[in-house]
Amino acid sequence: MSEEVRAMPRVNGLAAALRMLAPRWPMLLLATAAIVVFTAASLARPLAIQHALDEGVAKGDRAELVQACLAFGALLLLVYVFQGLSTWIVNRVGQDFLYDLRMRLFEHYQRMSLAFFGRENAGRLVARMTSDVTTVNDVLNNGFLVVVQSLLTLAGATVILLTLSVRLSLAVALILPPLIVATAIFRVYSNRAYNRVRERIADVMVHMQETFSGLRVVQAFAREQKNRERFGEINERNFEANVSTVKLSSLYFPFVEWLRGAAIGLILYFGGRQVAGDAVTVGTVAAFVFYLEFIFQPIQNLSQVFDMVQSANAALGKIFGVLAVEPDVPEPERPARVQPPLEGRIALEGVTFGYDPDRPVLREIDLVIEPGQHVMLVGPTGAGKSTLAKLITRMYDPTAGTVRIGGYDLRTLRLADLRRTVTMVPQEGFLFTGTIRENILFGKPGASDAEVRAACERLGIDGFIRSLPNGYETLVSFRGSRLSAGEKQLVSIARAFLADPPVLVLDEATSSLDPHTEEQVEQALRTLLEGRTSVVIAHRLSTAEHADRVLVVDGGRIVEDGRHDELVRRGGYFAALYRQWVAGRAAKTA
Ligand SMILES: Nc1ncnc2c1ncn2[C@@H]1O[C@H](COP(=O)(O)OP(=O)(O)OP(=O)(O)O)[C@@H](O)[C@H]1O
Repeated sequence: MSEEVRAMPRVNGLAAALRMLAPRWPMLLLATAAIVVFTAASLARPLAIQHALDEGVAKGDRAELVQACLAFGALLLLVYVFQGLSTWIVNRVGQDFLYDLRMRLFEHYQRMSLAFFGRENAGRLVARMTSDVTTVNDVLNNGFLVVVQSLLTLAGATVILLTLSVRLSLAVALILPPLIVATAIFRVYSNRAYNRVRERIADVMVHMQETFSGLRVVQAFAREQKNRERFGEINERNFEANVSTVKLSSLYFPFVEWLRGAAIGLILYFGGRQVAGDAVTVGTVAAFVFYLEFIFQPIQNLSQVFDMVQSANAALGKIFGVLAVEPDVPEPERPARVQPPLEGRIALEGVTFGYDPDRPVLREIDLVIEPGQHVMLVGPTGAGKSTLAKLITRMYDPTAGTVRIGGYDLRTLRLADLRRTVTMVPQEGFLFTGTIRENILFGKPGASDAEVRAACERLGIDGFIRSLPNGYETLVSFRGSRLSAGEKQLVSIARAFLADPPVLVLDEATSSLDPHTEEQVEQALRTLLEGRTSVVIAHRLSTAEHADRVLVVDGGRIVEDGRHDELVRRGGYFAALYRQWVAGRAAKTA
């Protein structure tokens, strides 16, 4: 199967979440007990009203009235305290769960290989952390509480109503079928409508983002009008999706209100007749009116939670699906016992590799690079140079064959041991938000300030760093946007130098620098490479002259291998490339 279409594993999200929540059962039990107390207190309130009306008001007994009012006040207090307590516990458990989930996702992402990030859309991976977690958050905050409370309320209210008056209860039961049917229909349609709204909003965002990032092209080709028309269509679909939800709401909610009114009418009519016949009291009729709320609200709440649980189940399925993806470059089960750093000898034995295993990018490569050797990789674009570098740094494992460093198959080395031995310096000096010193320390977190300074002095970049506004403490924002490309390279060279690995793999920068910075970068690179095995993906041939060995990669094979001058004499691909480069250089200086 090709890498791009590999699907995420399917996981039952709710079951996985329940397994994660299982150790927190004592807290959830406590929350359930609190919900039982406040729901019972809540259900008892209309009984206090009934008592106040029948025993206090109707009989003119002040003491009974005061007693009933005090009881009512006590019930209110109970509801207040225990509702607060249960809300706090449930939310606390929910937030703990979400915290763990985010940490697990983040740690998992960090363990994943480049292959994973190559085939997965970054936006989707971030969505697992953000919108999916938020969906789960909603259900955790409200779902559990609402389900337990609604079920208890419905059951409690039914028992109380039947005890108070079976005949009046039957009158209330008349409105249940239309309420349940209307709610079920509303949920089905509103679910669809809200899904459409979410999709349409996503379309609006995608179009806006595309327009903003491509604004220069839009303006250069004067496509504003056309673009506006396209946005107009997308916006209209968004509008229609929203309007359809409004239509549904304007049908459903007034209907429920009408049903509520009809139910009160029925209670008054049948209740009133029974009061006249002395079968029930005025207080009972009033209590029935109050209890209506205890029937209507839970039915509506439960239907809403049912939707939320469904969405959360889908979100959890996606989250646990990502978590179930095994890393492509796993840690070895029984790692080789080594003392890093290893000897800088690289050996590839019959290495074949394809991002899609059916379409090899590198074919049967045999290669030995001796410790301390400086090797340059050259070749046409798409030849497989970067891929070769990625296999040496174990960003990917070969489809067939073995890559060794210091005699060890990379798959048998603990990743931490391997990273102490091989460091990759990418094309673009990547800086994290923080100070220059922190960015350099990334190479060796425990290093002292003096070590950092000494490393920069050796590389000849101490002067440049001290000339920055705050020297080593100068803040750089994400990706080092305040520094030039060359300056970022200097910082990333210092980072690699401090890490001090025996093997360096370097993707030479393609961006052209001003002559002074270029000289500084070249000087720093020479110092960095000294005494280490190095594999440099060359984009400029000026550095090739300093290499011990040049490898020409073409069509996934090494087609030329030798010293710079040998290859020039041999008259193959490299010689032609070199002649072209010399002629270009001569033309520039002429
Ligand atoms: N992540 C990836 N997924 C699928 N195919 C890839 C991936 N990266 C590279 N390729 C393909 O592998 C082949 C070799 O690419 P590679 O980047 O190794 O070439 P290169 O010699 O380094 O080229 P360049 O000089 O342009 O960087 C190309 O055909 C490329 O399209």
